[in-house]
Formats: sequence, structure tokens, C-alpha cells
Amino acid sequence: MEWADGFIVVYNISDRMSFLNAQNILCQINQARRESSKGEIVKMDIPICLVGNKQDLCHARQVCEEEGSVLAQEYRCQFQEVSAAEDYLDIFNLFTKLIRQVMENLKYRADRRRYNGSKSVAKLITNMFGKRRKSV
Ligand SMILES: Nc1nc2c(ncn2[C@@H]2O[C@H](COP(=O)(O)OP(=O)(O)OP(=O)(O)O)[C@@H](O)[C@H]2O)c(=O)[nH]1
Repeated sequence: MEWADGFIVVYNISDRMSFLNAQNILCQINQARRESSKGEIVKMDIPICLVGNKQDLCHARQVCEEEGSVLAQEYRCQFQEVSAAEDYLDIFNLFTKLIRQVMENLKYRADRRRYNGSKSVAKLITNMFGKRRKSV
């Protein structure tokens, strides 16, 4: 949980227990992220998607869509109900979107590291040679 770049947390809409488990997992992810970030805002942006699967089993539904949506808002994550059995395209799009976000995050972090690196080199040069004096 500390090193993951993204999460997809899945529950079954026809099984309340699985929803409670998903809730528990989101709570653990949040805790792990808070501990590992130590005030670093970048790590807080790891994309998480909460997915309510088996949407086709709506006749046996135990978790309403609203509950999923509220839980997702609570943990600042995306939310979608899907049916892996009936619509693989939804799953494909879901993974594609999450991977794009992960890639963007990794790029942002790499850029930030590079920028901080160049700043520290500039600082090093200033420390060695001192600041340029104003010409008289
Ligand atoms: N009706 C329906 N069945 C699904 C769907 N997704 C998966 N299943 C079925 O659910 C069963 C369990 O799926 P698995 O892929 O083994 O997933 P699992 O994490 O072990 O899930 P559970 O056994 O449900 O806890 C299989 O029989 C799947 O075919 C769906 O969207 N709709």
C-alpha cells in the first residue's frame, strides 16, 4: 500500500459484506498514504477508483449506487458501477483512465524532482562563488 501508484478497490453490489471490506481497504489505503507522505502533498494524489461490480445483478442488490458514491466522496476517489460479466469495455476504460492518471502523476513527480535538483545546483554554485555583486 505504501508504494502503489494507483488502486482499484472492487466490491460486489449484491454483497454488503464486500462493500464493508472495500470501506475497510479504503481506510487502510488512506492511513498508509498519510503515514508515508509525511506532509508531502504529491503522494496524496495517488488515483483510487472504487468500483461496484455485478451491476447486472441489480435484482439482488444490497448496496445502492448512492452509498458507493458517498463512500467515494469521503475518500476522494473516483466511483463507477460496472458489470464485468456484461460490459468489458467499461472495465477497459476504467483501467485505461487510471493508468493515464498514474503516468501523469509519475511525470509530475519526475519533473518536480528535476526542478528541485536544478534549484539545489544553483544554490550550490551561489554558495561556492557567492552572489554577483552589483556593478558600480
Ligand atoms: N453476474 C455477474 N457475475 C460476475 C461479474 N463479475 C464476476 N462475476 C462472477 O463472479 C464469480 C467470482 O468471480 P471471480 O473473478 O472469481 O472474483 P472473486 O474476487 O473471487 O469474487 P467473489 O467470488 O464474488 O468474491 C465468477 O463466477 C464470475 O463469473 C459480474 O459483473 N456479474
